[in-house]
Amino acid sequence: MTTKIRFEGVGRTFPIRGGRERLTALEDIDLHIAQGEFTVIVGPSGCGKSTLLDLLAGLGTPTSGQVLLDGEPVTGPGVDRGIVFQQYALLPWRTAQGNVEFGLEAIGVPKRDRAELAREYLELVDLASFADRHPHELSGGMKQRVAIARSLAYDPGVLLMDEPFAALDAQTRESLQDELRRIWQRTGKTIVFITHGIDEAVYLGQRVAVLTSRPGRIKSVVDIVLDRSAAEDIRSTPEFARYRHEIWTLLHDEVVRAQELEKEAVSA
Ligand SMILES: Nc1ncnc2c1ncn2[C@@H]1O[C@H](COP(=O)(O)OP(=O)(O)OP(=O)(O)O)[C@@H](O)[C@H]1O
Repeated sequence: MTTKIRFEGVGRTFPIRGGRERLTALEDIDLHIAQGEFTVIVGPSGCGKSTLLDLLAGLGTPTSGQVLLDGEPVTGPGVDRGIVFQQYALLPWRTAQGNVEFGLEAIGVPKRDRAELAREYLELVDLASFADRHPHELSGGMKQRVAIARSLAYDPGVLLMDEPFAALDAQTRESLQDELRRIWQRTGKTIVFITHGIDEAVYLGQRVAVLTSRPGRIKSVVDIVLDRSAAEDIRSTPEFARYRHEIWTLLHDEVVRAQELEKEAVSA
């Protein structure tokens, strides 16, 4: 498989205390992601997960090392990467269809093609019959489906997702997880997905990268191999529980360390 994304010795610091000091958010990140792979990133709060995704999205630049996409350094945002955030970020005055078309307008897709493409992607996320509804008429899960359709409509090779299901109730979250896996299998996108949920990570990921507490480094990368056809409820199988426990154990020490860091920061 060809390598799509490479983090090579990536570090990111931010100026703090009026620029007199710098906070190290990420340190020495080496991570290779293959074309079409589904990678999940987990780590304690504040360990730099969003920072890592921002670097890949081109919304920030590394202070050391480099981020390569198809062998080229990332220098800014681009339509080769779609992003889905926790908040839906839909335009309230536009319908579902209009929101999906919006991204296509921005890249200059002709009007007649926009409508057709938007319909196609609303169908992919099972929302064809809600195309003319406005965001306030849609549930949280539906809004996030529209956001996914919007990001996919301009056909980026890479889909970046920053806790996209965190604000949803458990049932909706599980159905969107299924939907996302189906979309991934159907489209072959390279997906990088951030979550706090260990179950979500094991369920979705082909690989789960666990970060240390700040400064975020790669603590471990766990390959998830599950026979998904073996059980109707894969989450209740012993294999699933084993992966869950493995990742929980990797995270546990880091979460304790992150909490200590937080206490130190508050009392400093
Ligand atoms: N623009 C910025 N300026 C200063 N510090 C920043 C900036 N962006 C992020 N940070 C700091 O960098 C660290 C990593 O932040 P980041 O949001 O990437 O973590 P995270 O793992 O995504 O957190 P969470 O799990 O809580 O969403 C945090 O300490 C954060 O306060």
